Amino acid sequence: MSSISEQKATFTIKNGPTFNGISFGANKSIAGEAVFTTSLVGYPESMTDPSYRGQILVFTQPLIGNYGVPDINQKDEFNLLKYFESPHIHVVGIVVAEYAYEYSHWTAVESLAKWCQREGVAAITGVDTRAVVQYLREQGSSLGRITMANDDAVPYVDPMNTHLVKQVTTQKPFHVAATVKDPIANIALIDCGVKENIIRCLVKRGANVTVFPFDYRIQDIADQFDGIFLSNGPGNPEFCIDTINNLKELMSNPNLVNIPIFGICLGHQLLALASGASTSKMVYGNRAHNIPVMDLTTGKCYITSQNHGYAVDPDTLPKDQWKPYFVNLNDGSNEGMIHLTRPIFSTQFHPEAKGGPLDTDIFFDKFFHNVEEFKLEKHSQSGKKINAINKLSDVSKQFNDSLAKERILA
Ligand SMILES: NC(=O)CC[C@H](N)C(=O)O
Repeated sequence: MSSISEQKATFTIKNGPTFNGISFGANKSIAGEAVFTTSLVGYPESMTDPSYRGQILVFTQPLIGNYGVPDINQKDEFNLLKYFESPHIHVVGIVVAEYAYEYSHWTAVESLAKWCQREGVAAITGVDTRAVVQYLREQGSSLGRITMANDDAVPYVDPMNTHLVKQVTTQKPFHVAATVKDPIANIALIDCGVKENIIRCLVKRGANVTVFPFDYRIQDIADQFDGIFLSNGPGNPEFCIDTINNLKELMSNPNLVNIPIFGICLGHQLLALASGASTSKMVYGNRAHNIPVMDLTTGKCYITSQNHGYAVDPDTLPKDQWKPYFVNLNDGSNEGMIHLTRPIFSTQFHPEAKGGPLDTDIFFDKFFHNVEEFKLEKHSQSGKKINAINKLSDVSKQFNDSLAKERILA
């Protein structure tokens, strides 16, 4: 259990109200973009999701911290972090109504307060988060800061003016190997700030995953792979101009027209920009674990996990090639796109969840269905035995063997 000294702090929204509270995290003033999530659980996952880089996260769930924080050193059978979405906290601060000073859970090894202090993340409790959300819903996502009583206020900063993906992408490629004897596919993943559970959703289906930095010229090596995955990530998608240009080249290469591509969240936005569509900032975004979306091709509805501040404008999708795939049933915003003839699709929501409902995990299966079809087609063209096309070429194997086995941080 944690014992902390009570230090007064304030949470202020730029050109807006100030809320008084008590600090329970790092003893330092911070500034960032204030956003809110209505998720009820999953603070360790959300806080380590690189998509939240530079943001001050306001939890509407009133009691936060009651199940503590698990052990960062615990890995799963794929060498992925068992309980976190990346090795460090990416939010700059958190705002809660009531911090639970007592925690209890079988996986907990420390308190939320200790974790925030260790990671240099500000945290404030005693804030009327209902009032904060009412304000942010009217004014839209706003700049904010948490100021410690014994520290100077820091200037407001807008993280959305920064190339945040550069800060969170792996610095060099790394490889996560499938644990099955005969891996079913080799997937190239473009890392714009990938969550561990996305990699897990790919390797647990039996695929080898090679993870590349966001600006890696994937078009030059795509023919070595059976599918391309575009990850989630922080900030304004328009900053990722290198990724967008690489995708443009990839999709216009006549030899790669059938390669399956799947993008999630920022990956969806980058695919849209590479296809000639546009994105824009939403008023306050969607951050929740219970957002209803409808599949426009089947009429089926799903409850989804989301965390984004930008959205694709579906009217700008080139209609001769793409159509909107899903729509948000709360606000009508775009939730995905699908190519009319190629095995390419993307979702604005997070099918890997963590936290959140698992309803849309099936879209990873859809991706692997596309991968399987692609391999069968390659097989029929090459005349090779089907299990021979699952094998990596010696060059690819050597390449993978030479890589690190986990992300390389900046
Ligand atoms: N989770 C994500 O990938 C977020 C995408 C993008 N940074 C946004 O806020 O819209």
